[in-house]
Amino acid sequence: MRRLVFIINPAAGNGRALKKWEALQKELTGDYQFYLTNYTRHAVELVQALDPDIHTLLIAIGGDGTVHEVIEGALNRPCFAIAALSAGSGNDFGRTYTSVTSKDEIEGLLRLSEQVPMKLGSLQTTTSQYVFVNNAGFGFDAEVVYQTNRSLWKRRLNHFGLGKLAYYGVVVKELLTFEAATIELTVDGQTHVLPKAWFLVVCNQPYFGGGMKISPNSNPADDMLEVTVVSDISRWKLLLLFGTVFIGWHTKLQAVKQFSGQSCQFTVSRPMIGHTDGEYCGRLEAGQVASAHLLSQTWAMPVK
Ligand SMILES: Nc1ncnc2c1ncn2[C@@H]1O[C@H](COP(=O)(O)OP(=O)(O)OP(=O)(O)O)[C@@H](O)[C@H]1O
Repeated sequence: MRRLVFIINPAAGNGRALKKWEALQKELTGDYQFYLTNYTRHAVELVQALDPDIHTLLIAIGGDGTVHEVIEGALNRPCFAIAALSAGSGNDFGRTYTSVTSKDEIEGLLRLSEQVPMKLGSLQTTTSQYVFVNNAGFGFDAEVVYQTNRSLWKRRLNHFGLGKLAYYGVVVKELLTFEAATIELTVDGQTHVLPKAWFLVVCNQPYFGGGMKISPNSNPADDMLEVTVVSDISRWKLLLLFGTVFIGWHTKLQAVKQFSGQSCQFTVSRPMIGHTDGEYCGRLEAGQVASAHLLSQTWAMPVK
């Protein structure tokens, strides 16, 4: 039987993760350990401090940022298997990878010994290297996430459970003011010049932005990454495009270009904000090269 460890981000989902944990804890009967995160990247440190030789089921309670940190901490620790109890605002991880909702499901995973290796991506900029479990992107969507998280309105509205309103406000503001750029993208040696690009996202799994199936062909168990670029589209059509993503029609639009390959490099003609798994990862300056590929290291996913 595996050791059971919970990593909980009490701030995720505007406190929803903590509430879910408190409810679950009342039901738990067997042995387990749990840790609450206090700050960004604390989950990475907590996982790295665990004895790597004990077979462990790690349950990350939070949103995609929390699962991302738990997986990053578990790299090079093949005895650790990771699942999520989704409690954030986006929760794209749980749409593709193993997630649990109840004590019974957790006990089921504890009894099972099967786990499968999962690939994750690496994003390299001129200054830093990042990993991503779901996706990494630059442009409009990253700008929206960045502006929302910095917004005073988000904090104020969160008190009333209305944090999403701040997000929609930023979407409208960015729709009106965002300046598209030319992206030069090379995928497996083939170069594409994409003028008036709004954003580029490199995907390891289909979902981004909280349930938008932007990259239907992405599969984290294969050796490929998919790159989606949205370019040459009017501001209001872009809004409509976000609506069609939920039903998968966006792939038929001329403005949506999709590429598949083992690695890619790209440059932008004006600075663009970036994210990995929805967390800010710096700014790509005009002319600087960023690249992405799959890592040879894997993390282990328990199978239900
Ligand atoms: N105690 C804490 N207080 C505030 N932030 C924390 C704390 N612990 C971890 N974090 C950070 O919170 C961020 C968001 O976490 P996560 O994505 O899991 O939640 P979320 O509610 O889904 O947020 P998002 O709005 O990004 O989707 C992560 O970057 C994580 O490092």
